Amino acid sequence: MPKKFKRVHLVVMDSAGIGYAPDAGEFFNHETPDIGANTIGHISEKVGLNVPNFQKIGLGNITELKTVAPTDKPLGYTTKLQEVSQGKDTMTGHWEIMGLDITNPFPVYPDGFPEELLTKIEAFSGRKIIREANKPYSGTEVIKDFGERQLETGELIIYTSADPVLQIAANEALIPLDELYKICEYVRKITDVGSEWMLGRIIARPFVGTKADNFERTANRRDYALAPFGRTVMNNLDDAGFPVISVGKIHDIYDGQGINKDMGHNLNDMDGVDRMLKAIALPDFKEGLLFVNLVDMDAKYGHRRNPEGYRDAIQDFDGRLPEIMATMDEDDILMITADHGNDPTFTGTDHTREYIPLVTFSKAFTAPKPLPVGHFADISATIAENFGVAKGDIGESFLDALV
Ligand SMILES: O=P(O)(O)O[C@H]1O[C@H](CO)[C@@H](O)[C@H]1O
Ligand SMILES: [Mn+2]
Ligand SMILES: [Mn+2]
Repeated sequence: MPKKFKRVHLVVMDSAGIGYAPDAGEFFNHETPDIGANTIGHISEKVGLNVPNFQKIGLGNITELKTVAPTDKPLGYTTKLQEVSQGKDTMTGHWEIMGLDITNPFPVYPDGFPEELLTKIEAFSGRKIIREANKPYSGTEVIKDFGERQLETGELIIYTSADPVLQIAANEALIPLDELYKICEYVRKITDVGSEWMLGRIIARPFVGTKADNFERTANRRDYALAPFGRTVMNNLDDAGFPVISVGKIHDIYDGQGINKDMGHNLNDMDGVDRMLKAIALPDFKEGLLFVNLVDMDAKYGHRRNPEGYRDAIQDFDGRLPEIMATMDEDDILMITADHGNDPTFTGTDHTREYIPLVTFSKAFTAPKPLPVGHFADISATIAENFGVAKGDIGESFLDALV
């Protein structure tokens, strides 16, 4: 069968959930279960969301949104998808989208990292670690609280969150990026699968500034994830010789597995869209997968519980949709989705267990309409069927419905 779509452009708006999932009661923000969370819904309801392009494609057909009306003649197929994996972090969400079922959640460290691990990092780096920061912390608060001490003593700021992450904050003026990345790579090595303290992700969190009120994190963040626990549809596409192109954090999240071209890290979400447009225009990208992550919505606004900032970030992306759609070929498909929720109006500062939206667009669509509710991995099952490669461990293709 000929390929239905020559190219798939898949965009993850990091954390843009669309309503709490049926199992939200099993996931928490501090003591509060995630029941009631709705990232896009609450942004629309509480601070207004003006997204004319998303509206025309059919975002308002997925669920009731106060400021995004449903449309009778949507330009695209839309639905929402449920997660089956036991986790609401970025890696779990992305890996499941590509066909994996993560049944054992990655270990988290609500009381901070064990002394033995910290001592090893100190021995490798030759730097002390600030023990008071070693707990779940907001990344902007932790540098406010300990950034000045770091400038005086040269100590490392190591902290975690509700997610399976070990984050190292370091002032670029004091601890050069190279040094920070080397420390992260070392921590990655000693916390790999099978080690005593398996860690989902090590994150380098460089920042600049001279005192508590002017510290600012930079775009030199790097994520060192574990390799996916199994083969994803990206591996299958790569093995079959299709281009698999990544933009932004995607390469880090899959540890490069199944990716054969990387467009680099984003300076911000709009820079991510620029990189995406550059990739769409690559002369040798004739068929295959382009996979983009836009992380600002999550990192800059969701975790910071900043609904206005989050709204503006979605609106900015909405403003770029006409450009993206115009650049697409006749037989390309655009799929826009998320990896978990992070309701900026919810209690706490962590992700929220939510459905993710799926908004699709192709010039080739003849009868777009809402689709039945599905699961995260249906995205990769559809992509796999389209290109005639094996799907992942889970997922049901909805390719037939796209006419
Ligand atoms: O508070 P910051 O440093 O932004 O950390 C956030 O970013 C991490 C990775 O996405 C999450 O685990 C969350 O804690
Ligand atoms: Mn995420
Ligand atoms: Mn996050």
